[in-house]
Amino acid sequence: MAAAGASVVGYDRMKEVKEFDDSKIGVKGLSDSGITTIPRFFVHPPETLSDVKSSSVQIEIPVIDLANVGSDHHRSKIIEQIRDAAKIWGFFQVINHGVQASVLEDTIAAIKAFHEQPMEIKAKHYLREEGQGVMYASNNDLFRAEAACWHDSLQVWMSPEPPQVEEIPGICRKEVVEWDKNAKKVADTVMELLSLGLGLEAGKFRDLTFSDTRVFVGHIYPYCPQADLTLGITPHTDPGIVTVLLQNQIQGLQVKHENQWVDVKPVPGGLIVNIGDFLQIVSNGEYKSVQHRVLANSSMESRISIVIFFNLAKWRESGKYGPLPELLTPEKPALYRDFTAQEFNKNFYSKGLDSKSFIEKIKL
Ligand SMILES: O=C(O)CCC(=O)C(=O)O
Ligand SMILES: [Fe+2]
Repeated sequence: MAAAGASVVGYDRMKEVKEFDDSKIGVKGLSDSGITTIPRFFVHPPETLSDVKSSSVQIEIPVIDLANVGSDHHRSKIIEQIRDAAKIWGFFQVINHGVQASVLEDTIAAIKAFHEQPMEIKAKHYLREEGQGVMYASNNDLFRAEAACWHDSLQVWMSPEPPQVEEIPGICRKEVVEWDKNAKKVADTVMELLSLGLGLEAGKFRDLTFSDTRVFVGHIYPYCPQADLTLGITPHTDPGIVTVLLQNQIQGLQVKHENQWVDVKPVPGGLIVNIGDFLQIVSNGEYKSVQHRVLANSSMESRISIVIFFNLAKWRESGKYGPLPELLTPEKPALYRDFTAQEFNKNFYSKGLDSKSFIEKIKL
């Protein structure tokens, strides 16, 4: 087996990474070129690769049916299911969420079409400035991570500064805007149910985000000729409140549960929701932000996933944040110290996705 790129003496990793980035071809371009060996900087260290495989356990993340969420009788049952899933798994799928199947299909098809365009067309959008507008690149942490992963992504910062609509690539413009609206509705409902699950006012978590700092990310995981030497996305937790994820039927996502990697089997029409670090902190550890990763894709059909991150928007006047006082009791004291937006953002943007979670740093 090839050694991890980072540790080979005399190998100028940075030079190769930069050449790849400058070429703007992404992993989709590498895959299409017919290579049979992946560049060394994609090879992950043996300790990561030792358990890179489909899960051997037969358990699955909870699937929650949101049909009839408006009726009192069903609602209390659904709140219980969502609360338990968020506490035990930090991940669940929702079905009957009210978004039409054709919208899901059109969104996936549009993102696939973006990534399948000729290199010269995509290259026009290729850049590495996160934080606003539109950014297409391979691996958002390419220069920070220890090893690169086998995916490319189109990021669109939907808010608080909405992109100029013309900035969004024409091939998926309508679908990105439409999906953002639909995913926001689902996230608002889920955040409401999550708030009620902890006995808080319905709008509590939604108000923390104002559903207002949203990043749309359309990933592609093309065929990888050496899928056992790399990953699609390295293990990480998401930083925000909740994430809503739409995927095609090609499997790859895995969730850490009781120290084992569990495959997330695509459910037709389902949407995946997961809890982010910030929600774990404000819920004082009641809800769990759980590690997840994506295996590199060994199937000839590309895996597509579309993620919207619902991040924190509103900071307390003090400029500090931490566990919600409503949730603290003498039996359940604060598990985390307060922190500032600057600390949170600095931690997230200064290192690779694989860096230690912010939660570890502020644990009391
Ligand atoms: O593609 C996936 O299934 C997961 C993507 C992900 O975890 C992320 O973008 O944070
Ligand atoms: Fe993630």
